[in-house]
Amino acid sequence: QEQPEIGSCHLWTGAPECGWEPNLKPMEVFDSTFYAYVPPDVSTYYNETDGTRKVHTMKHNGFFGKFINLSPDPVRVHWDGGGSTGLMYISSIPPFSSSGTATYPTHKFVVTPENDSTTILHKWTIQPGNSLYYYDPFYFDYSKAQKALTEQQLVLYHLQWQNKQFAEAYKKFTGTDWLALYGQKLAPRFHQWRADFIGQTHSITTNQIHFVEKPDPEILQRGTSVYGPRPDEVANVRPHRHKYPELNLTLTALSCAPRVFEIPNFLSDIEVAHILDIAGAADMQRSGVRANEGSDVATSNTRTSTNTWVSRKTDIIIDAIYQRAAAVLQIDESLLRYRHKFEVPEFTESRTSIAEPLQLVHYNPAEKYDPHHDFSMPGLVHLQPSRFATLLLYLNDDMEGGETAFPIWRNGETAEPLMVKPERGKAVLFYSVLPDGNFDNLSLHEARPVRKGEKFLTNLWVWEPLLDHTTARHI
Ligand SMILES: O=C(O)CCC(=O)C(=O)O
Ligand SMILES: [Fe+2]
Repeated sequence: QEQPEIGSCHLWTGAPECGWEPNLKPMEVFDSTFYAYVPPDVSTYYNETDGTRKVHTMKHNGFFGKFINLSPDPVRVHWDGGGSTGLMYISSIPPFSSSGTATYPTHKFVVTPENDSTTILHKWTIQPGNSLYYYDPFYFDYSKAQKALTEQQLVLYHLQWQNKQFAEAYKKFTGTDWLALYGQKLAPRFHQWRADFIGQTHSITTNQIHFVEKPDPEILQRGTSVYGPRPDEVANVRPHRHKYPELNLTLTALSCAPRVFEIPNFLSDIEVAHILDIAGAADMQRSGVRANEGSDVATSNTRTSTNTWVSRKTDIIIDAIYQRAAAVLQIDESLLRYRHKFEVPEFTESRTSIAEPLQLVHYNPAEKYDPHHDFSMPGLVHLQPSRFATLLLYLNDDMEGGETAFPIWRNGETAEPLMVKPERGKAVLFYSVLPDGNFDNLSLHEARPVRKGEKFLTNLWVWEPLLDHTTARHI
């Protein structure tokens, strides 16, 4: 198959035209063709012939549990710890919507009405190999639902009903649970780097050259806005950057499923020091977690770090980091800020960004983030916005522990997690979305507890298809 030129498919127009995802296979469903991602034989991850290797069963048995509420009333999901632990609130689910969390076989959950946590409507026990859990007060009896629901409610009921049927066909075809929403959730529009085999590399050249000395903060902050920095201000700080005209970066695949890449030398020492200065000056708050797009950020003992947020418009160095990240992702940098209408006419919402502010995270000894996914369940809105890619930027390496682990990577060599060691200036890129638009359960990852010293890390999250105005953060 012919490889398209880099950049020529940076906005996803569908796999058949782009011709760059050989594992998207036509699946006939609801009288149309859906291109479903079918994982290849694991031997190909090692450049070996099919059948040479077997998929290892991982020691870690956690995975994503998706909870779907098919009732016209909002409900709550609680984890049932049993005995003295009792019920622990997980999430609220609006009518005909869903939420989810990383979970384990044998875990028990209960569903209650939103405003009455003592009436148990339904119970689930998590089964190995099944991510999908439904609460349907009509027991999938369509005629019952028809009688009880308004016309508008029935449209949403039908949407989830159809999604369930799609999920069954998808699982048969691919062997994977469908975690997204058929028909609403578009396939990724953005470039995704191929990870055909472990060790595969990709080279990137960017004009976002490293800063090698720190400019005067006053000059650094001058002229930046939500529309990016002014060209004359960027030219002013050019003497503080390396002399070479371009920066070359290399992505190396650490894992094929999920797709994980490391990018050494993404940040210069000065850039790392600059982010740490900002972190030192910032008021770090206890980190939060969330179960679905609409839910409030809650604190949880599964995530014990503190963090703060830094927007792209802070100064020219932070802006350069975003532009370099855009180059690494092969996404137009203007999508990572507000943009003028002429810049990317396909995206009509110009006052939105598909990137979140940088999240600076600090871990003290024993602090960690247990296995989780970076995607959450989108609400029932057009285009189904969701997190697409995560870029982790490591700011130090003088700690023990603190690795980023991928405990259920699909591989043919070990039952142990893929462990990524923090290295100052290194970036790690991974995708939360598969090439067919499904969420990637295998993108489960954790921050291992810091054993000694402290750890500083930055998350840069990029969404797809586009943050719409109902979910966009102010930048
Ligand atoms: O600290 C790490 O290594 C990963 C952090 C992470 O996964 C997150 O904050 O979502
Ligand atoms: Fe994460």
